[in-house]
Parts: sequence; C-alpha cells; structure tokens
Amino acid sequence: MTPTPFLKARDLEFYAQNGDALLQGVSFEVNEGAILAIAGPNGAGKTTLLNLLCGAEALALGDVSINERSLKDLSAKERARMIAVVSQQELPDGRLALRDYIALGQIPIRADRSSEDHARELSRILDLTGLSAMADKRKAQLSGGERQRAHIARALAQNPSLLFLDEPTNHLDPDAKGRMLSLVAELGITVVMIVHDLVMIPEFATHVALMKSTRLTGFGPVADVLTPERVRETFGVDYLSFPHEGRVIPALDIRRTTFSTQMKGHS
Ligand SMILES: Nc1ncnc2c1ncn2[C@@H]1O[C@H](COP(=O)(O)OP(=O)(O)OP(=O)(O)O)[C@@H](O)[C@H]1O
Repeated sequence: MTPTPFLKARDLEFYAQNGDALLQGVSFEVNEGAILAIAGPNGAGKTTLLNLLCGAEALALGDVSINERSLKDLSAKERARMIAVVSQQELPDGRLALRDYIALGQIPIRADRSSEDHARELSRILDLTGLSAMADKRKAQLSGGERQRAHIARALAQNPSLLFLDEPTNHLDPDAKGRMLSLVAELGITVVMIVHDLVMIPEFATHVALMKSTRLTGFGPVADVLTPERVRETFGVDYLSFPHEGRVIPALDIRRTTFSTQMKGHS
C-alpha cells in the first residue's frame, strides 16, 4: 500500500503588501520520515516557503496539510504539539540557564509525562546535542555554535512529529555540522530544513526542493533533482563530484567574482 503523504503543499502563493510575488505555484508532498532540504539562491523564497509550511505566516492562497489535516484547521495548541521550528530569529533569552531554556520546549507536552520523565528526557537531549557539560551556563555565555545547538535541543524537547529548521548548521564547525545533521536524520521524524551548503544534501536529505525567483525549479528524491544541470540552472555554479573512500563527495566550483559581474552574467 502506498503511504499517505504526511506533509502536503498545494498551490502555495504569497504576495508582499506592495503586490510583489514572493512565492508562486508551489506544490509538493512528502511521506512521514522524509528529510526535505530546501535550497536556492539568496532571495529565492526559501524562508517565505518555510514560514508558510510551519504556519508562522498565514496562508492566503493554497493549502498546507499535515497528516491529512489542513494547517488552517489546527489550533495553536495542536500545532505546538506537532510542529517545532528553529528559525534564524531565535530570541536571545540570555539570562536563562541552558537547561531551563531547553526545557521551554517541553511546555506544550507538559501534561504528557511525569516531571521525572521530563527531567530524564532533558538530560538525554543535552547529551545527544553535546551540551551536558554546559547545562548550567547562561545562554548569553554560550558561543554562536553552542547557541545554535541549544535552539535545536529546545525544538527536540518539544518531541515534534514535524521539525522545521532554517539553516540548522549556521555557526557550526564541520565536525559539529556532521553530528547535528546525523542527529536530525536519525530522529525518524519528518524534517524540513533550509540548507545553503549543497554538499550536505546528498548525505543527509531524502528529498530536495530547489527554488529560484519565487518558484520551485525541482522537487523530488535528492539523486533525481540535485544534478549538475539543475544546480547550474538554479545557482549558476558547477556541481562536481569526487570519489573518496568508496563514496562520492560533492563539491561546488566557486570562483572569484563580483556581484556586478554576476548581474551582467544574468542579464
Ligand atoms: N515582507 C516582505 N515584504 C516584501 N518583500 C519581502 C518580504 N519578505 C521577504 N521579501 C522578499 O522576498 C524575497 C524572498 O525572501 P526570502 O527570505 O523568502 O528568501 P530566501 O530564499 O530565504 O533568501 P536568503 O537565502 O537570502 O535567506 C526576497 O527578495 C525578499 O527581499
């Protein structure tokens, strides 16, 4: 039997107040457990799409459904029990101790477990995200990468079935990037994440949505969509791959150039 799609976007459109189109004709669906990477050049509409999918921005045209229920029909409480979001605009909450900050994620599911179970789960998440040793530090005292991991830990504490991440590896060093994306990929839940670093996509995502100028330029399983042709068409750079220890390591051919040259090249 074919599984029912878990996250469905149908004919999404979004316009700025001045009438400019920010998103047009976006439709796709993924099954439960998919890891969907959204990629595209700056200004393509990735954050706009993520905001519409998670309900941070109200939908005027089109529909988003999660597990066969339209986002429009879900109460705030139902959304909070299902969806966790790590955006680029996380509140600083600098005075909170890290463990208290992460525990904020447990608020929507407070009644589901005993306080002992919540405490045990919090320790597990601190451990999973490599933050146990700094659990009593104030959030303001953490480095950029540690704070980023704290934001993801807070989202995991919510025990979501759908996790939205806006550039989850921003601020993370290469080793922490690999660890964080491995953790996310192994959760077994559906994940939608904006990813700027294309080379991470084949290793950690199951599906990719490529965007350019408000529209999808490709959607589907990573191997079908992340091709040198599509990458060149979408980003204007060459996508290469190198064999290494039995795997294929992707790379981008990024050269010295200027914005003005790029503009001429696109005209
Ligand atoms: N509220 C708004 N009003 C007008 N224009 C907006 C608004 N929000 C976003 N935009 C514009 O819409 C376009 C898409 O923005 P969006 O943030 O979705 O892009 P993005 O693909 O996430 O870009 P980046 O990679 O730079 O983060 C941009 O050109 C942006 O300037």
